[in-house]
Amino acid sequence: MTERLSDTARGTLLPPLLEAGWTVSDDGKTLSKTFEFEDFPNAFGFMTRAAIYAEKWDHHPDWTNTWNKVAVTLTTHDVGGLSALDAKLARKMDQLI
Ligand SMILES: C[C@H](O)[C@H](O)[C@H]1CNC2=NC(N)=NC(=O)C2=N1
Repeated sequence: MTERLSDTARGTLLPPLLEAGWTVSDDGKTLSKTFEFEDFPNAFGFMTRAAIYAEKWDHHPDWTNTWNKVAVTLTTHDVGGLSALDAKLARKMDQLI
């Protein structure tokens, strides 16, 4: 069962993501980052690669694509906040650029 991140887990999992350019919403419930690519094909290719993991892990981003930019927001809808899956998918997205 997916659970919301504990304060301890937040203290461990979030700092590296903040370093990598992710931001946490004021209510602490979402992680966001905008990825910028050379052009649309590269942006959409990133989304395609990330979508494979999202589907594999049954954990899907809220995202928009505008030409070469992909604005990503991650949250775990089932728990109404951040879970380890959000940190996992965020780390994976950073590896897929
Ligand atoms: C039934 C539920 O929709 C599924 O377990 C998955 C699908 N993808 C999901 N993605 C995200 N971001 N949060 C969820 O809670 C979630 N739930």
